[in-house]
Amino acid sequence: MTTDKIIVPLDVPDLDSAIALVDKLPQVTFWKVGLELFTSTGPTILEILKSRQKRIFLDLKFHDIPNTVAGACRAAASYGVDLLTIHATNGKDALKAAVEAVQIGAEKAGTKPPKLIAITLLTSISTRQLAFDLKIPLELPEFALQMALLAQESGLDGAVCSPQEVGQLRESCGNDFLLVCPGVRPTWAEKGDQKRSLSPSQAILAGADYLVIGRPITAAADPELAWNQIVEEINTVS
Ligand SMILES: O=c1ccn([C@@H]2O[C@H](COP(=O)(O)O)[C@@H](O)[C@H]2O)c(=O)[nH]1
Repeated sequence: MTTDKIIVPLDVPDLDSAIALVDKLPQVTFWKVGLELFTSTGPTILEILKSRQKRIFLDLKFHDIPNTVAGACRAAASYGVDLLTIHATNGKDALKAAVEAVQIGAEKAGTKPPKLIAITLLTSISTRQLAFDLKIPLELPEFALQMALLAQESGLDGAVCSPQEVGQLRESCGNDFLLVCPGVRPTWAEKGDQKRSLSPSQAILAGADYLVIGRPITAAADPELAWNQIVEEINTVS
């Protein structure tokens, strides 16, 4: 179903605002909990979402040495979430340790392990910033592709990439590799800090499994209308 492909981030500062947003958009089945909300409120929001039968993307983007990343992944896997993120630039040792840790954490807690997916390159980074600020000599989509392949070789379930690279990643990584795209912008929405965006229909056509769409919906004057417009757009191509 189209609506299951859209993940909406709960990028709000506190629990009350999060619950208000979930109440305002009952048609959303998949919510993302990220750094802001999790840092301010901890795992309570995860229990609330689960009690409402929502799917959960816990987007904590772990980035650390293998031992620390493994510990964080073990803990995160115990929450019974559906998706969990880690940066591909952690390197192969940490990625492999994370893969093992989510299995251990989930098994110990008696839950299903989350799909572990790797951030390839944040969608707020432009090609210019990649070269001049980060001093990375590879161009896009090559850098994102190499990060996705590293994640795949390390045993991860998928990757987070911009919709501008998802076509190349799909071609190289195959259909079983989960590709999740933030940085998606309907033509009527502002881009904000997103630098490598495409529209929802373009992202789906290029091969994305899931679209993460936040402010175009959550900051809209009428979030329900914005949601309906996006669903309608995706329905024209799927
Ligand atoms: O490369 C990335 C990885 C994660 N994100 C997250 O997705 C949402 C996007 O929100 P919008 O309001 O639609 O811009 C946000 O929670 C980010 O933390 C990303 O944008 N890019």
